[in-house]
Amino acid sequence: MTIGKVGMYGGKFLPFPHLGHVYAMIRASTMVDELHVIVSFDTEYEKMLCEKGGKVEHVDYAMRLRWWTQLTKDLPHVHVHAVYEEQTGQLEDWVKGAEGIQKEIGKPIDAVFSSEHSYTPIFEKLYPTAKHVVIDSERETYSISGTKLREEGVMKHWNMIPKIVQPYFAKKVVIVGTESCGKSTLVKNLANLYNTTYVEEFGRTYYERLGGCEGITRVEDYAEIAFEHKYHEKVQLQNANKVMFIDTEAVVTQYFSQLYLSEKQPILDEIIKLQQYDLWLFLEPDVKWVDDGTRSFGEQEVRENNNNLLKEMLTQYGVQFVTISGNYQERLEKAVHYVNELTEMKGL
Ligand SMILES: NC(=O)c1ccc[n+]([C@@H]2O[C@H](COP(=O)([O-])OP(=O)(O)OC[C@H]3O[C@@H](n4cnc5c(N)ncnc54)[C@H](O)[C@@H]3O)[C@@H](O)[C@H]2O)c1
Repeated sequence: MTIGKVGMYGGKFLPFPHLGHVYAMIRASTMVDELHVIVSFDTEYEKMLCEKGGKVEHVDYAMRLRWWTQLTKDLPHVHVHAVYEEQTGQLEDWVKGAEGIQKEIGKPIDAVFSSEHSYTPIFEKLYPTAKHVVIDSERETYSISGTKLREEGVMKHWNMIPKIVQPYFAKKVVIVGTESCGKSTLVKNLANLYNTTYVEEFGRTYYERLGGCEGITRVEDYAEIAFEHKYHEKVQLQNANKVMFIDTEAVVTQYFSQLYLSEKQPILDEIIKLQQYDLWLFLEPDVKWVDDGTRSFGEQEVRENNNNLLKEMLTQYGVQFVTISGNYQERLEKAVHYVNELTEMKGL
């Protein structure tokens, strides 16, 4: 059914365009020759709404515009715009907002789409040439709203978040520790338990490819290791299910530079400043040392000194971590406890 040539679908889409919005946009896009998606913004008002909801931090309108751009990139007849629309609670806001939207679109609007029957009288006045088309007013397809997301948080409604938006909200848990402290196994176990993605320690792969690391590490290795590790984080984050587990990061890479070359790499310092994780788990080396062929620091005294060095470095870089020790069962239980707290999950 074609309603007209030019359609408009607007909203705050706060904190982000959820699947109900995407559904409405796609339905609307099939009914007009060109559809204009308008991200209406008033940052002060939005911050107040997010604070009131209490569960999701405010997301800049530029980010929402970016998400809409991504969501519509394969629909050449759908155009995305951001329009400032002041919200003081007065009817005058609607009038000014509609003027801004019409100016931005720059041609007569034939159809205005929303999911609110209550908007019909006002839209008839604001857009006299347009028909108001109401899509799924009962939210039957996707039972979600921006208010619910702001009040209940994203974790509870993860499956209402578009795939392209999910990485923004996925929690990043990094697991650090010295050699043979059970990191790689814990990372993989956690990823399987939480049915999500993980990132392996790239430095390890790097030296496995070379056939070893003892006596052959070079200054230039460290930047490459850190960059490739970050690249894998970005890739794996795209498919993370609420949380992603990461084995090692740039402070640990810096620690290895200190151990092998007795120097720090300035580039790693820059990466350390930029990286952001939601939870740091530090594994104490109180499980048996296993020589897997790429490891160098096996004696107990050396292990303890290295452990102290890594802890000191993390503290110097301002990292707040929680320590995990004990046997493998205790380690897993402690890690699950912290991850559940972070992701608001129960029952694992
Ligand atoms: N200027 C003002 O004071 C003012 C106030 C409210 C609305 N408006 C206008 O009304 C339009 C909509 O704004 P809004 O604040 O309602 O935006 P919103 O971000 O809350 O919602 C955007 C649209 O998605 C629909 N929707 C929400 N959940 C849905 C779901 N689960 N399934 C399907 N659809 C769903 C809403 O009904 C709305 O049509 C905008 O064009 C805006 O300019 C203006």
